[in-house]
Amino acid sequence: MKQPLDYLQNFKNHAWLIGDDSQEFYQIATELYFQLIELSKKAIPPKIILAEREPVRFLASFIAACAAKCPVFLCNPDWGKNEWEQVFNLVQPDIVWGLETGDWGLGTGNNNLSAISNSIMIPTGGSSGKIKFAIHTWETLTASVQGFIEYFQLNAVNSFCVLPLYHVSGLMQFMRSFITGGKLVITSFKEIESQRIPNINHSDFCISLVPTQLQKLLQKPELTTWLSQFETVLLGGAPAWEELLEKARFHHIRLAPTYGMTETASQIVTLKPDDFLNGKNNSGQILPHAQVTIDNLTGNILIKAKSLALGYYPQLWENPNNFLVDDIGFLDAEGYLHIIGRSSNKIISGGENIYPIEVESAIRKTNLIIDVCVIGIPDKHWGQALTAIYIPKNPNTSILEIETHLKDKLSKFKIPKHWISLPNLPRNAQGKINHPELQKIAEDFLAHSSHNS
Ligand SMILES: O=C(O)CCC(=O)c1ccccc1C(=O)O
Repeated sequence: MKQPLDYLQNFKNHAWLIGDDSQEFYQIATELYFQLIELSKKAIPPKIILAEREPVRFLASFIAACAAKCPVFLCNPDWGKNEWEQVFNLVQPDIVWGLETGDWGLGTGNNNLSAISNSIMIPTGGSSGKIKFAIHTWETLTASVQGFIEYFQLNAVNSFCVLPLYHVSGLMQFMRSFITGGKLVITSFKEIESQRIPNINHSDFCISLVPTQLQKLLQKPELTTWLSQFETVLLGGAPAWEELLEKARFHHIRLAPTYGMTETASQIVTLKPDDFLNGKNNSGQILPHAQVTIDNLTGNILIKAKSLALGYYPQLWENPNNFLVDDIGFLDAEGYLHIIGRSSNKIISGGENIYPIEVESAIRKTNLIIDVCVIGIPDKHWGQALTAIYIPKNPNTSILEIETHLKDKLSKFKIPKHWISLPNLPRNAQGKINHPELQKIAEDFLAHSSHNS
């Protein structure tokens, strides 16, 4: 397998960063690489916290760390005090790149991960405030890229990145370009929204978006036209809703809804754009580097993949070949994966099983709401009472009106018992709901409302 340093040499005179300085990338990466090699001669390779804000510095530091086989932890510079405390306690880094404050109590030397010298730790689970790091390696990330190019039959991947580089969704866009010798544009979603757009041939590029970003782009005609020029628009990070998919299809967006997670180094199942435009509404087929099976008893999805993480830092998984996920789904006769819902979000109300996704999608289709999330609230009578927390389009819309729309669409037990109207739902930048927070908001609200049934 080609190593990070081999790629770096090939890239010496290659202008692969569009709008950024490829030469600067090369210089920073080599300089840091030699520094790390010197440090590693004295002791075991130092553990690095990487929180650079500037994209070229971030990527050059990342490659230097990988090439010098130093454990590297990708971090969000905007984490709050609470997150940073967790991360510093867990990691006890030797080097911190990108944070201004110096007093972190560095260099404790308890390097408990020396067994996997070239490990790459990618953060996950930030939506509820508790940060975990999935342990990846150059090999697992490369396997993900290999699977991607085989599935899409590409030689070189050109990526247009508006997602954070410390997150698996942004990092893998870089990896696809870096490993295949493709081009990379790095910009921010804000720049795109204000229509400061680089001059490239968009039909050569893949862009990755999360559903809330797609929704924003489809609200503006100029940005919708812009998006329709891309060869592939990968969509992932959170479940998309049917109305959004319909709208994208209507505008001929070459969408590729994906299924994957930090632990699998991004997508392992993807619907190809032609299938999407032909009306398919599922997660697509399995990429060649992965295997997906369904647990007969529970319906849970079971994953084997060459791109699978080895554990959560600092613990390696006992059975690294089998990753059981919280999602429930099935594979159809043609091998397309259909996700039904999250098993931990399953609500049991009056003895009936309810998956929130089905109820949420029916509520979205009424066109009376902007956003919605359905949860279960502990209830003496029902066990769990189905509760919809929603943002109304019009503050005067009554609950009765929404319920009337739902009557012939959903079985009676799937109609929420409680409705809570809020100005905002607690979603993170990826669009994922912070469930513990929402649960608390809903329970507090119902405890204090006099007219709850
Ligand atoms: O959020 C996650 O857990 C993974 C999401 C992810 O990687 C992704 C997010 C948006 C668009 C494309 C992708 C992808 O799988 O490549």
